[in-house]
Amino acid sequence: MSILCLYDLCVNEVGCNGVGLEAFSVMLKTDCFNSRSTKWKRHWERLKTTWCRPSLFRHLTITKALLVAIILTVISLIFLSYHLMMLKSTYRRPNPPKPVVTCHLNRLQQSLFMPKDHSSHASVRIGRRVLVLVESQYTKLAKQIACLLESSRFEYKVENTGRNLPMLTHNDKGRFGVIIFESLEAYINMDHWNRQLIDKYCRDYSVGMIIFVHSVNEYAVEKEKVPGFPLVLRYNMALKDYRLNVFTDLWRMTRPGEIIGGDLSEDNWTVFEYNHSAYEPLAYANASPPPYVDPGFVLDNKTLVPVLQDRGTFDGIPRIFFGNDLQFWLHRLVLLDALSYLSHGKLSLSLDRYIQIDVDDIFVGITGTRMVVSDVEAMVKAQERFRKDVEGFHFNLGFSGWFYQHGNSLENAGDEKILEYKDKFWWFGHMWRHEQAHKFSQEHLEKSMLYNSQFAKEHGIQIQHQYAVAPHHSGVYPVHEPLYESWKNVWEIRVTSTEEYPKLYPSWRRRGFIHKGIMINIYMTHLGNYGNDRLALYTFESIFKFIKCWTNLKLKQVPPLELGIKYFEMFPEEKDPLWQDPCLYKRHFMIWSANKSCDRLPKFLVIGPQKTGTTALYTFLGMHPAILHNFKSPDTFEEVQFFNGNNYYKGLDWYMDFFPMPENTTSDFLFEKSATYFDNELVPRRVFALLPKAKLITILIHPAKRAYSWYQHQRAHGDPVAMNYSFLEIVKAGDSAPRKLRELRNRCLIPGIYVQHLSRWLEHFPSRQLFIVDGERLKSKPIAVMNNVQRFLHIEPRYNYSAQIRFDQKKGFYCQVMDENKIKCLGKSKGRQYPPMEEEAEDYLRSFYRKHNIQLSKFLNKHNYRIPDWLERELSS
Ligand SMILES: Nc1ncnc2c1ncn2[C@@H]1O[C@H](COP(=O)(O)OS(=O)(=O)O)[C@@H](OP(=O)(O)O)[C@H]1O
Repeated sequence: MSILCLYDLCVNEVGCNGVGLEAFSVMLKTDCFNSRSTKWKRHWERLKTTWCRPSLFRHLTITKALLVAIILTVISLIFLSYHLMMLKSTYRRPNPPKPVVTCHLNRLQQSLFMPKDHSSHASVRIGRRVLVLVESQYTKLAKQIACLLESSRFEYKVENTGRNLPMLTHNDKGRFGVIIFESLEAYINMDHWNRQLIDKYCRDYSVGMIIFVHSVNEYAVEKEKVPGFPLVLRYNMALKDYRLNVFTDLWRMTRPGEIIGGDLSEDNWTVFEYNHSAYEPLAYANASPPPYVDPGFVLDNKTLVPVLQDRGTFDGIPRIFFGNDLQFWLHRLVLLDALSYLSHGKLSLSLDRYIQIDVDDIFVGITGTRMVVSDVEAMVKAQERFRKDVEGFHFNLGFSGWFYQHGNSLENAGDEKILEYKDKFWWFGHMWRHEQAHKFSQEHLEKSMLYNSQFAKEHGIQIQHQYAVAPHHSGVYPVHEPLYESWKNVWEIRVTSTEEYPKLYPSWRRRGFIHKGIMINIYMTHLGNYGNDRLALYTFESIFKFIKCWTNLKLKQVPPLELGIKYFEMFPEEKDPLWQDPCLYKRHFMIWSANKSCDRLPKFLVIGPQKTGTTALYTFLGMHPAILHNFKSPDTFEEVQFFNGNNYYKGLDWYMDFFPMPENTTSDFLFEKSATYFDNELVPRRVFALLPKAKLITILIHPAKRAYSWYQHQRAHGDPVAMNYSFLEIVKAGDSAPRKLRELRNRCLIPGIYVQHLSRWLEHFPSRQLFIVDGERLKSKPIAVMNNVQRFLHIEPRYNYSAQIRFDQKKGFYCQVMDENKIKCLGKSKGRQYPPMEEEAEDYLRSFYRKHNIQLSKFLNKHNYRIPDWLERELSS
């Protein structure tokens, strides 16, 4: 009431300004003060005489006017939004679009064109990889080719035609199943040596070429002969009525027999004319008048050939020429069949395709966008139609029960309708209130899921596929461990999906992974496209029809759990996750718990190898006030050993828990050392994915000494093989030796092939991020080494090690100065006492490592590293 009175008072002030004071006074009295005491009336009179003085009028009028305007605006906004809502709920949407794709061939005619099987014995000699030779990696076509190969999960290598060719063979096997040339010009103009090499490779290993032919830019050049081939190119053609040649053996995934009627979108097609029996058309088209024609232009009414096959009878190399790029959609299908055909089936994809359509967020959504009864009925009918193309098809519905009956009356009826038809669909659990998982504790998440479970029970919804989806994909990737635990505890979830791994874009690079026994797949759409505009129904129906007309693909559906299992059977290489720093990608950061911080990740790593002095370096680094090391792991000799072995599967949270939160995130340096990282094949890629900016430090000593120290280490730990065999017996063990002995030999010798491991690290990291410590100098001149390490790490101010490290006669090594009278050396497992290496073993190892050491010195020179003293001595002896 008091607020109302104040408003009235303000209105009265406007009145004071001469717009009818009397009328407003009356209103005020009636509305606000009528029932009040005379005390109030007297007060009012006083106010009126003071406030309505002419000098005050001008000043107060603006304030009053503003207030009135605000009040009126608020009232009209409320009024408008109410009416808009009402309008929206009664608004009839225009009729949704109907798919227009229609096949020209009936089922019987279609059955005449059965998919060809390209597999033959020739595929045994080639790899499942494609070599793509381009003039530049950045052209549109080069990217389109890469995108198609990546989405098909074909391995490929892109090389510039100007450069040397990569190794084409390995162990008498061709490494590449098909060679793609991004342009005919690049092939024809290749330098003589490379051209000979590639042609010979194709003949020797029965490998085919795919060549794209581009029209020349000058319109004056209409025709051109291909040098060395009985082939003529006609440039810059406009085409219409594109159709495939039904009488070739190429069509596997592509179904011929249809026609793309009318003009094709581009007018720069190249068509092929030939005079040799090696050639066979793969597609036909007719000429269409170009947009600008000269007077006297006569349209060629011959049948033209925009895709041509060279069966290889001309010069022994099968080829397929494309007269346009992959912008034309049908060429993508043709390219996949060309890959299959030319690789003798090595690069073929299965014709069985599994589909799952999740309709996420059932019952969720703001009023006006939710499903009404007719939407639900349309969905049921669409599902029945889809079953004609996809055996046993079901929409997979994810629900958040709290939102049930939270729409307007029509939408609430829609909610009821869905439940009436509940048994027609598959269902999966979502969050009760559509919560973003990363914001909540396990306790909250479990409660939310239990509410949803309860809702399902009360409404008879069957949830049986051990599948769930997280709202906004939150918590799936980047991983929020409580979500995974809650899923397992409440729903026994074993499979989920996200489009965030490894990143949202580009979409063709999205992949799955397995974490803590839950399989993560990729597919997902949203309710809005069913409830509101029905775009999804239209899209999927069009896709299904299109697939039926133009391909031999068989669409199938299996329950989500089965699909998850199938997915990882098809792509086993995807099982292992590749953790990335969530702070490096905005979208990931948004769906990562606010309690976590990327400042708890190391800025540098000491990567090993084992027995080179890594513990001494770790200890000296830890003395620096600005350097913080990991908490020691009780399980793996104090090292974290995250990037190798099974710890990696424990996830990012597990790793970050090994680090303290730095007090100053810019000047403090977190680090860890795990000597096992250096020679593990998986580690460089994993480290780069998570810590692309990290600096790396490795230590190299003579590999023979390293091997011997490692052998002594194994003996000290009671390794039974090391206890039973001498060092010489181990290093000289042949391939017929017992398996355990061979395994120990490998673990002993392989880390010392330094060049192999360093090359792997530099495949991922730039050399400026890797520092190589000479391990002999670390022993003899640790103060100088530590100064260099500080310089490499850019740590300021420098720590003065000269007063902090001192040589200890008894230990025979440098140790940490604790105070004037006390020093602390490394434990007895570092700097062990053992007899010198036998001369025979030393000679054997020096010759074993010789060629690797030569390569190492070349590698170090190439990357501008200093050659360690021990290597220089070794190579000059
Ligand atoms: N200051 C200092 N104190 C003690 N030991 C030192 C030092 N500097 C280098 N070294 C050499 O380090 C060798 C052990 O290497 P690592 O620490 O890398 O071993 S491990 O892989 O972590 O087990 C160890 O090997 P062994 O002599 O065979 O025991 C030492 O030679």
